Amino acid sequence: MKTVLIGLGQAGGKLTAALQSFDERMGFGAVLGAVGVNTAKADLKQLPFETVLIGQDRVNGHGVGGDNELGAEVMQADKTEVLSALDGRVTAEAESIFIVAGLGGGSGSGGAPVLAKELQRIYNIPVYVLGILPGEDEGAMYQVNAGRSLKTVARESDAVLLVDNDAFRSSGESMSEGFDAINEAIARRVGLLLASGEATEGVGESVVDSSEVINTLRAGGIAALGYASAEAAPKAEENINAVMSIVRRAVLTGTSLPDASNADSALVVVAGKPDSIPRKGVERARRWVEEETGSLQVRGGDFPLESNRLASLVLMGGVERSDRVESFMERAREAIDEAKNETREDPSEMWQNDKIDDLI
Ligand SMILES: Nc1nc2c(ncn2[C@@H]2O[C@H](COP(=O)(O)OP(=O)(O)OP(=O)(O)O)[C@@H](O)[C@H]2O)c(=O)[nH]1
Repeated sequence: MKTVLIGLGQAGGKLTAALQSFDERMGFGAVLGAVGVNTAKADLKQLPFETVLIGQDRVNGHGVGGDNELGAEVMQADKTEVLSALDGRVTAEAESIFIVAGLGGGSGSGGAPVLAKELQRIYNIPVYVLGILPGEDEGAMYQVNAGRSLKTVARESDAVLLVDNDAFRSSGESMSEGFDAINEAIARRVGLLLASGEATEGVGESVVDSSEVINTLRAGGIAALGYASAEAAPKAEENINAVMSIVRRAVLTGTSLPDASNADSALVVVAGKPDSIPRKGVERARRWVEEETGSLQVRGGDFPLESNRLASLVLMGGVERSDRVESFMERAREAIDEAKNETREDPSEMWQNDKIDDLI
């Protein structure tokens, strides 16, 4: 799926750079172009693509300090500059636009819903958000920001592909120590998904097409992406169990959003050398995903790739009723209550909202 990426905020910019670099290293050509947008000048300097500094008149290039209402306001005020940077990048070839943002901060979290709404109005290709949920141990402000932003981007975009920082964290590492590794892991998964519809070798009926990614996300709302890989035996019939096992692992332990396997739709992609992918295995795994997700709309297909391994990607659409999303929204609501209690002793402007309101 040929895509233009827009990295908003610090996390969005870094993850976009990782995605673009993965696509280039693998020679996929699914990423057509990338733009970075932020209120903090210093964060933009490190990005290897065109950047747009917004909100200069309000924060003078120093970031919005986690205030996502301000993040939304400055995006609204400066959206024309962001849109002109995209002009010429969103060509006729583009099949989707991905806004990439950390939902816990201020610039990305506030800017994403505003920009998604604007892009939806202008372009007639899907506008997706690749949103990063804050880890459980990040402070109340991050949880509240993410709750409000998530609720709003889910409405304003075609779908939100959600990744939970906690799902990628290695034990013993602090969140910030692990960011580069986390970004690499996310870039691999999302990069393979984008490239899976781009395959040109061995094109046949079973090869997955970009339209299947779009159809899986068509129901809107929140989506999650699972991934797992294993060593491949040379012959397809020797890999039936391996395919079942990597598809199971992708859903049960390798997902971007743990405990989110209740889905409206799903796409099972098996990547590897065409001769090593067993039809029977893919079909069996597809049926298992139907049972596991409770969805009757489970598509399946191959992604021909020169590799001695087999990898599975499972894209699940409409996972918002899953335990994980429920528990995150509960965490955001609790953070708001805690903040309200604190506010009684120490009134602070930061916590004016008494429930998870829409951001815009
Ligand atoms: N996966 C990942 N998450 C990150 C990274 N950097 C920050 N985060 C997460 O993103 C959230 C903070 O968002 P940032 O992108 O730093 O904030 P911002 O959008 O730049 O907004 P302000 O700093 O408030 O102007 C937190 O939940 C962090 O855990 C990163 O490189 N990778």
